[in-house]
Amino acid sequence: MTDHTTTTNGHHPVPPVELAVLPEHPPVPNPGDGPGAEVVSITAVRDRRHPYPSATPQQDAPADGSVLEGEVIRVDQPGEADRDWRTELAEKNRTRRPIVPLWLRSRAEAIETLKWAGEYAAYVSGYQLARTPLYATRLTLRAPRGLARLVYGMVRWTFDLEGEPVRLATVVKADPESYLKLSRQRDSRVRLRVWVTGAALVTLLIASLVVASAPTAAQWTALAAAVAVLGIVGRPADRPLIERAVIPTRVEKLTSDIVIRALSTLSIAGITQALAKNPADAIRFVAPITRDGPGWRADIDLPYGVTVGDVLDKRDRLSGSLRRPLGCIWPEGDSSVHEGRLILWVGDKDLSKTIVKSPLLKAASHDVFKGIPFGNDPRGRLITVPLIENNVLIGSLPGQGKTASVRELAAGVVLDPTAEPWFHELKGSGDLDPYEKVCHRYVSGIEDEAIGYAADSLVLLRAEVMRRAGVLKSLPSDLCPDKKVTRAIADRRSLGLHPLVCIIDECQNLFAHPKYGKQAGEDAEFIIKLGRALGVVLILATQRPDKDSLPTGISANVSIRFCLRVAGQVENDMILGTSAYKNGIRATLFVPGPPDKGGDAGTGYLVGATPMPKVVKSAYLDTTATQLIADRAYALRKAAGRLTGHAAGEQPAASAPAYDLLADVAAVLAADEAKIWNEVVVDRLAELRPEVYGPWAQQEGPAKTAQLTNALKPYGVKTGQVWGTPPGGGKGANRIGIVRDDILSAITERDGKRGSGAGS
Ligand SMILES: Nc1ncnc2c1ncn2[C@@H]1O[C@H](COP(=O)(O)OP(=O)(O)OP(=O)(O)O)[C@@H](O)[C@H]1O
Repeated sequence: MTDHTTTTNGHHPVPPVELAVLPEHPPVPNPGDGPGAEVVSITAVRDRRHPYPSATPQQDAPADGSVLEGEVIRVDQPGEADRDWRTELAEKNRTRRPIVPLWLRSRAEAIETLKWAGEYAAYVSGYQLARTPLYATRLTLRAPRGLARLVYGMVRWTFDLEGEPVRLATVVKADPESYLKLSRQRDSRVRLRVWVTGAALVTLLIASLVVASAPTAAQWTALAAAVAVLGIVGRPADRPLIERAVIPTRVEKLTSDIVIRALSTLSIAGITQALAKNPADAIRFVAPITRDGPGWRADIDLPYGVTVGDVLDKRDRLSGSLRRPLGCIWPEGDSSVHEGRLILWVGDKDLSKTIVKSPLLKAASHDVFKGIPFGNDPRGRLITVPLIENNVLIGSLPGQGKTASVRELAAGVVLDPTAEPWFHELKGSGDLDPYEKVCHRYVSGIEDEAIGYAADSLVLLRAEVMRRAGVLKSLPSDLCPDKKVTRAIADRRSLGLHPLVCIIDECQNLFAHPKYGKQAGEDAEFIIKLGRALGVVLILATQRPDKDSLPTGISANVSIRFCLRVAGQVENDMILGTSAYKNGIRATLFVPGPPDKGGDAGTGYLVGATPMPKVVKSAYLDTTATQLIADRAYALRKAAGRLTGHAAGEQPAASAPAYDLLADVAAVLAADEAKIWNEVVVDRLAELRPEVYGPWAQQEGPAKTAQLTNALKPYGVKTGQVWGTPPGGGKGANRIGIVRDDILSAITERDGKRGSGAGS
C-alpha cells in the first residue's frame, strides 16, 4: 500500500512545502564525532530519512527562510493496528453462527421441514409395502438355492473340507510329518464339529415337530421365516432384494471451490483481477457454507469494487458455472452490511417449476389485519403481504402472473367477511369472475362502460375516504388513540370503518383512458395518500408501467410493490421505485414465459412487505380453486349478513358522482329555514335518495345526528345547537343542527375552487 505522509503543526496552518525534519530529542554525541570524523551532506542524510526524497534542494526551505516547527507523521502507521476488543466483540456478535439451526428458528419453516421428513418416511414406507408381494416371490424363488448353499456350507465346515487342498499338497510333496500333523488337527476338528452339527440338526428336528403340532398360523409364520432366511442366503451377489424408493439426489454439495470457480467465470473485471493478484483471499467467505432450507447458502464478501448488482446481472452464467438450473440460483445482496456482501443461495429444486399452494385454499376464513399469505421465497418460506395501511402495485410484461397474484390477494380479502371487495378487471378476460358474487362493486370488461364504472368507483372511494376521515376524527381518543382503523374499530359496523379493498387489474386501461384517465389518476393518488389509515386499500396491477399509464403520483406513493418479469430498467423502477435497478433489485433477471415452458411466471421481486426486498413466487390458484374459495366466502358473508351492493343484486348508480351531499342538503332546505336540526335533514335526505341516505335515517338518536355531522366535516361545515320544532309540530328545543347559510357558502366555495381548477 502506498505510504503517504502528512504533517502536524502546533502553531500555524501547514504551508504546502516540505517541512524541516527536527529530531525529537537533542542529538546525542556520537563516538565518531570529533576531529577526523567523516563530513556528510545534511541534505543527503535528510533525503535518506525521508520516504520521498525532495526533487530539488531549493524546495526544501520556505521562501521566507523561516523554519516551521512540526513533525512528519505517516498516514499509515507502522506496526499492528490497535484493536478495540469491544468493536471486535461486536463484530463477532454480528457474525456468530446460530445456536438453533435456521430451519428451527421459524415455526413455519420447522413445521415445513418436519412435514417433508414425515412425507418422505410415509412415501418410502408406502413404496416398500406395495412391493411386499414382489419381495416375497423373490425370496421364495431364491430359497432352494439358499437351502443348497446352507447344506453345502455345513458339510464343508463339519468335515473341514477347506483344509483338503493343503493336506493333498503335503501328500504330493511327500512330507509325512506335515501330513500327520494336519490329519491329527482335522480329526480333532471333525470330532467336535460333528457333535455341533448333530446338535443343530436335532434342534431343528425338535423345532419342526413343535411347529408341526402348532396352529396353522404359526406353521405359516415359521415357514415364511424359513423361506425368508433361505431366500436371503440364496440371493445372487449382484441383485439386491429391496429396491430404492428414491433415486439418490445428485445435487452437488456447494463448496467454496465451486463458488470461487463459478464467480471467476463471470467475466467481471474486478473479480478476475483480484483473483489474479491474490487467488487465496480475493473472494472471502464470511461464514461457513451451510444448508439453509432446501438449498445451500454461501455468505461472501466480493473483491473490492465489485457489487452484488454486477453478479445479479450474470445469474444465467452463474447457473452454467454452478451446473444448476437457473431457477435454483438466487444471489441476493445484504446492503445492511455493504454493497459487496453477496448471499448466494443455491436451491435443490428449480423455483420456476414449483407451484406454490395457497394456504387460503383450506382456510375457513381469514383476517385481513393479519396480512395475506402471498407466496414463498426461494427457500420455501411463506411470505405474507400486510394489506391494512398499505397499497399494492403489481406490474410485469403480459402473461407473467399479475392476475394470478391479484387472485391470491383477492382470496384473502373475500375470506374476511368484514372486508368490502370492490373488484375491477379491465381486460374482460373474466379472471376475477368467481369473486363477483361477493363483491360490493364488480366489473369485468375493456369497453368504455367498464372503464367508466371503475372511474366511478374511484370517485365514490374518494368520497368514502373523506367520510371516513370525518368519522375517525370524531371518535373519542380512548377508542381510537392512533387515529387509524384497527380490527376493533373495523368490527363496529355502525361506524362504517371496515376494510375496503379496491382492486383494479389492468389499470393502464383506466389511467390512459382519454376521458376518464386524468381524473381517475388524481382520485387514485388521493386515495393512496389518505386512505391508508382509514382502512381503504388500493391494489393496482398493470402490464404497461410507463408514466402515461401509471401516473407518477401513484407509483411514488404505493408502499408495497411486486414486480414480475419486466423488459428493462425504466419499467423496473416504475414498479419497484427509483434506483431499484441500480441497487440490484432487477426484475429483468426473471425468465419470460409460464413455468411449463421453463419461464419464471409468478416469480417477482416483492418490495415493502418484508424488511428487505425479496424474490417471491406467488401462490397459484387456478379457476377451480378460486371458485372454491369464492363459494366459501359467499357462504361466510351470507351467514354474517355481509353481502352488499353488487353482491346483493344492487344496480350501479347511472353515473358518478353518485351523490353530492352539499347539493342534496341544500335541496331539502326551504328558503325560509335558516337553521334546522340534523335529524330532520337526515329524514328528508332519506326521502330524496333512499338508496344513499336510507341507512342514515334508520339509525337512532345521537348516531343519526352524528352521521350528518361527520359527513359534513370534510366540507368544512360545522354543526351546533340550533333552535327548532319537530316537523309534526310540538315544543321547540335546542338540538344539534345546521345553518343554511353555512351550506350555501360551502357550495359557493367549492364551486369557486372547481372553476379555478384547484383540486384537492
Ligand atoms: N404463481 C404462479 N405459479 C405458477 N404459474 C403461474 C403463476 N402465475 C402465473 N402462472 C402461469 O402464467 C400464466 C399467465 O399468468 P397471468 O394470467 O396471471 O399473467 P398476467 O401477467 O396477468 O397476464 P396478462 O397481462 O396477459 O393478463 C398462467 O396461466 C399460469 O400458467
